Amino acid sequence: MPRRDNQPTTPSPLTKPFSIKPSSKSKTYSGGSSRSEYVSPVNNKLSRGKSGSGSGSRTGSSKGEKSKVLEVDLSDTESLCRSLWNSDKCPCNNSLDSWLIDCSNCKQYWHLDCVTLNGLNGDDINKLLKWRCPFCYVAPVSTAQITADDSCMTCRNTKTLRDANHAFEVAVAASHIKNSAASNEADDLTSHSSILASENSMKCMESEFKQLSDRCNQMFHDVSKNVAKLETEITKFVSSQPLATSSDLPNTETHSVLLQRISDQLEAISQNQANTGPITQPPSHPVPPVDTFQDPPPSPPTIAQHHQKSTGGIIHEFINENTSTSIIDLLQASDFKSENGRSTLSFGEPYTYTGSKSNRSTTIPFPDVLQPVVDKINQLQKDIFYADHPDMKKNEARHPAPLVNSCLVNRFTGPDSFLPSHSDNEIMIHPESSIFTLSLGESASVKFSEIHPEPNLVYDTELTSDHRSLYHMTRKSQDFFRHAIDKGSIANGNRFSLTFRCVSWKNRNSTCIIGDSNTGMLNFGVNKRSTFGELMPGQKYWAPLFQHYKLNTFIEQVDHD
Ligand SMILES: O=C(O)CCC(=O)C(=O)O
Ligand SMILES: [Fe+2]
Repeated sequence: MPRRDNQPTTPSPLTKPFSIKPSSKSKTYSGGSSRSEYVSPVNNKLSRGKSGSGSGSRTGSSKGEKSKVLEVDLSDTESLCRSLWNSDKCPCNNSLDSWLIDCSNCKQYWHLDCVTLNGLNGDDINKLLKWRCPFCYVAPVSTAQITADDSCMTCRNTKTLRDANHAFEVAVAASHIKNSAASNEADDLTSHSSILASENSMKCMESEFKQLSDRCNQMFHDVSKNVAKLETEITKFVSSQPLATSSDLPNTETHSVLLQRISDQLEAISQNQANTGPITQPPSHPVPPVDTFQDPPPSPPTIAQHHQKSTGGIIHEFINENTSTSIIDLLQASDFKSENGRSTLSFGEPYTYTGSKSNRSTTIPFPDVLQPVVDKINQLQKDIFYADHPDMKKNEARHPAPLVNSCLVNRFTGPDSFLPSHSDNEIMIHPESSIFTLSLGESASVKFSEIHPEPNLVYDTELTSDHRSLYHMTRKSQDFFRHAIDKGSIANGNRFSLTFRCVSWKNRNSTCIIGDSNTGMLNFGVNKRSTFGELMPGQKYWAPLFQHYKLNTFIEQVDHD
C-alpha cells in the first residue's frame, strides 16, 4: 500500500491513493532535451554507495550495510545486491517529500517520482493496484522476426507499434494543448514537449509518405507498361479477325472507335499524372487547423483501434465421432483436480496460470488418441501464422511456425460449473501463436468482453462451442479481450474443453527498451550488434517522455482466480 517517505511503520491514512503531493526534489523528465535514459536501479545503488543516502535513512541503515559490502564475494553480484537491499526504502536511496508505492510482486517501495508515476491522474493510480516495479516487470513481446516491410526505418519500431505510438501522441498533445489553453499557460513546457514529440512522429510519417510515393510511382509505371501491351494485343487481335461482312460492319467500326477512345483516355490520364507529379511529402512541421482539437462529433459504433478480434472463429465437427468417443473415454478414466467452477487436467509442456493447482514441471507426452488432433491443429496453426507473416513462409526452416505443445483439459459438470472471466495472457504463451479449444459433450456459451472498453466501440461477443467443435483466439487478442463461461450456460451433463497452446519459457526473459534515438542501437535476437541475445527477446518502444508510454502496458491483466 502506498505510504509517505519517512513514515515506515504507520500505514498511510490515504484513502485516495492519487492525492499525491509532488516531491520537492522531483526529477524533470521533459526539460531541455527529449533524451531519456534508463538507469538500472541496481547499478545506481551500487555506484552511489551509501554516501549518497539522504538524511532520513531508515531501519537497516547505512553503517551496517556498508560493512556488509566488504564481506560479500564481489564475484556474486546478485548476493551483493541483496545484501545491500532494503526494500522498505526506495532504491534511489534518498529521502524525498513524496509518496512511496510498493511493488505487488517483490514489495520493494519506490518514490512515485523515481518510477515516473508522478504525472498520473487519480484514475490511473487507482488502476495500479497490481503494479510491478522495474525489477519485476516483464514485458510481453513479439519474438517473430521483423521484416523490413514491417518496420519503420525511422523509429525502428514495428509499424503497428509505431502507429499506436502516433495515435497516443496525438491524444497526449491534444490534451496538453486543451489544458494549457484552458489555464492560459501558452508557454507551458509540457505542451511544448508534446509538440516536439509529435514532430518526431512526423519524421516517421514523412519517411512513410516518401516510401508510399515511390511505390505509387513504380506502380503507375508498371500499369502504364501493361496497358500499352494490352493495347498492342487488342490491335493485333482486331486485325487478325476475318474481314467484316456488311452486317458486321457497324461492330468493326465500333472496335476501332473504342480503341481510339481507350488510347485517348490513357493519354489524358498520363497527361494528368505528369501535371500532378508524384505524391509529395507533407510539410515537415504542419500546423494543425484550429479546430483539430475540438471535441469530435459522436461517431457511430466502429471496430476497435487495436484491430484485434475476440476470436478467430469456430470450426464445427473438427473431429469425427469415433475420435471424440475415444478421447472422452480417456478423460473419463483420468484424475482431475478441482478448481474454481470446474476441474482440470493437463498434458504436454507444463502450463501454469494464476490460481492454477498444477505445479508440474515435467512434460507429459500427449496420449496417442490426442496426437492426430494435435497434428490437425498444428496444420491450422501454421496456416494462420504464415497468413500473418507471408514473408516467413518463403523460408519455413528459418522461420518455423509456433506449434501447440501443451493441453489443458477443463471438465464442467452441469449448470453449476463455470469458468471465471480471464484472458490467456501468460507470458510463456508464444506471442505470435493461436490458442485452440476443442469442445466435447454438452455445449457451452463462451462470452468475450473488452478489457479496456472505449465508448462507441462494439466488441463484446459470444459463441456456442458445441460437441466436436474447435474455436480459436490469438495470443495477441488476449491483451484486449477476456473470456468466460457463466454459470447456467452448460446443460445437465459433462462438457470437456481441451485448450491447446504453444508454450515457451524463453518468452519469460523479455525486455522492453523504452527510449528515443539514443536507444536505437540496442537490438534483440542473435547475430546483431549490441544485442541482448537469443534468450532475451524484446520490444523497442519510442517514448522519450513518460506520457508517451501507454499506461495499459504497465497494468497486469486479471487472471484465472
Ligand atoms: O472451456 C472453454 O471453452 C475455455 C477454456 C479456457 O478458456 C481456458 O482453459 O483457459
Ligand atoms: Fe482461457
